[in-house]
Amino acid sequence: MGRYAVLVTGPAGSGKSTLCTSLLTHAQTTGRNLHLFNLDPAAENFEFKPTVDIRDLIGLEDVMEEMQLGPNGGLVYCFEYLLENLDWLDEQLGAFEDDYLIIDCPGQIELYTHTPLMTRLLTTLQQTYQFRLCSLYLVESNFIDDVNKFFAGTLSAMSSMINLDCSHINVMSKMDLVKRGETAQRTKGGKNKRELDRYLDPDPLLLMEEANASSNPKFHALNEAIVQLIDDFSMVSFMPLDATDEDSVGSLLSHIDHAMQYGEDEEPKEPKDMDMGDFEDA
Ligand SMILES: Nc1nc2c(ncn2[C@@H]2O[C@H](COP(=O)(O)OP(=O)(O)OP(=O)(O)O)[C@@H](O)[C@H]2O)c(=O)[nH]1
Ligand SMILES: [Mg+2]
Repeated sequence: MGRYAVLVTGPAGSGKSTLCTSLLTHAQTTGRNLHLFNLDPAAENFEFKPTVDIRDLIGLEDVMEEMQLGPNGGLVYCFEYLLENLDWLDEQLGAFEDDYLIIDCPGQIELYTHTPLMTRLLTTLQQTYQFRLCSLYLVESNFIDDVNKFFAGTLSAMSSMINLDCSHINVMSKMDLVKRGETAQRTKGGKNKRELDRYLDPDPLLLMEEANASSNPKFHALNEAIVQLIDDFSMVSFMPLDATDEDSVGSLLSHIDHAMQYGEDEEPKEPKDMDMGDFEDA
C-alpha cells in the first residue's frame, strides 16, 4: 500500500477539527484505518487520540511564555522547530501497517498562504516519505453571504492551493446551517439553500453580472479579471459538507481518495479459494 496524507486547512473556526473527527468516525464504521496527525500546537482536546501529535514535540503556550512571542509568532516558531527536528517526525511516521493520515492544521491561514513553512513540510512528506497528498480548504457556508465574500474565500483558497502545490479540494463547510427548501427565510445563523447553491458551482458569467451589479463601475474590470482567474484555475466549485451527516462525510472521503488515486497501486490479491483443479482439464 502507498502512503497518503490529507491536509485539512482553512480559516479559524471553519470546522477543520470537527471534520477530522467525522472522517475518523466514518472510517471506524466502514472498517478503514485512518490516523489523526495533529499539526496544531495550540489544540486542546480531541475525541480521537492523535497517532502523531506536534504537541509531543512542542506546545504553543510554552513557546509564547519562554520566547516572549504572541500567538502568531509562536506558531511560526513551532513550525520552524518542527522543520529543524525532522528526526522526531521520522520516528513518528515510522511504521503503520497502512498509512492514511488526516492532518488537522492550525487556523492561521498565513501558514499556507504567506510563509513557505507548510510547503517545506509537505515537500518532506512527499519526497522523503513518499506520501501522496491532498489538501482541503474549508470555507464556512455562513461566511458566503454575497459575491464579494465568495471572491474573498475563493482567492484565499487559491492562494493556499498554489502555495501547497498538491491536489486540492475546496469544501464549503457547515452546510446544515443552510436552510433547506426554496422558500426558507433567511434567519440569523442560516441561509436559504437556493441562495447558496449559486456559489457551490456557479456560472462565471452570472458571478460577474452579480459582482458588477453591486459595485462601482470603476471596479468592473477588476471583477472581470477575478472571475477570469477563478475560472482559469477551475477553482469555482466547492464541495458541500455537513460534518454531522455520514453520507456527506463519506462522499467527501471518496473525492479525496479519487484525488490521491488511493488504492490504485495495490497489488492484485491471489484468489485463495479457487480450486485450480477446475482449470487443469480444460
Ligand atoms: N452546525 C455545524 N457546526 C459545525 C460543523 N463543523 C464544525 N462546527 C462547529 O464550528 C465550531 C468550530 O469548529 P472546529 O472544528 O473547532 O473548527 P476549526 O477549524 O478546527 O477551528 P480552529 O482549530 O480554531 O481553527 C465548533 O463549535 C463546531 O462544533 C458543521 O458541519 N455544522
Ligand atoms: Mg481545530
